Amino acid sequence: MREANTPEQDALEHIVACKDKPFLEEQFINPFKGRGVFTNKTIKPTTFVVEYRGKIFSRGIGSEERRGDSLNGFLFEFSWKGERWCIDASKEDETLGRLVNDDYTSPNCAIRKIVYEGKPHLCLFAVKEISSGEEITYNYGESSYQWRSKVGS
Ligand SMILES: C[S@@+](CC[C@H](N)C(=O)[O-])C[C@H]1O[C@@H](n2cnc3c(N)ncnc32)[C@H](O)[C@@H]1O
Repeated sequence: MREANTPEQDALEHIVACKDKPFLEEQFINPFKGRGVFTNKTIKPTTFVVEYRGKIFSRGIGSEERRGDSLNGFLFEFSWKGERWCIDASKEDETLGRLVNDDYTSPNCAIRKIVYEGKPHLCLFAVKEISSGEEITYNYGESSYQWRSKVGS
């Protein structure tokens, strides 16, 4: 019998196949928040959920890790192996990771880097059980994003 994949193996398979999970769907939330990603199935903690896909490029030496809010919020900057990197997910390519919104108080996913062919891939893993119908979220990191000061966002 085939052994169950670990969440990391599952992430790798989805990286290679460039596919999102079938139980995830895009939904329009409101004009302020725009679109978001929702699950139509309960997700167990530690499960690989979705990859933040885009064009990756190096920005040179540095250590700061933050979620860029330029290009309409589709730039993700991070550090890896002592260098700064950036994933530009501004292209509307129908992938879902780029549509996951920020929740800095009670996110249900966290980002981890999974390395494939020598490059880091930003993958979201569930940090708690996520009920069917819930929005997928993660903490974009320390920053004074304007929506965080708006009640109920
Ligand atoms: C990576 S995009 C996420 C998808 C975006 N909601 C959309 O419809 O294209 C990041 C942008 O989404 C919006 N956003 C993310 N989290 C939010 C939140 N908690 N409340 C309001 N807007 C949010 C901000 O405009 C941010 O720049």
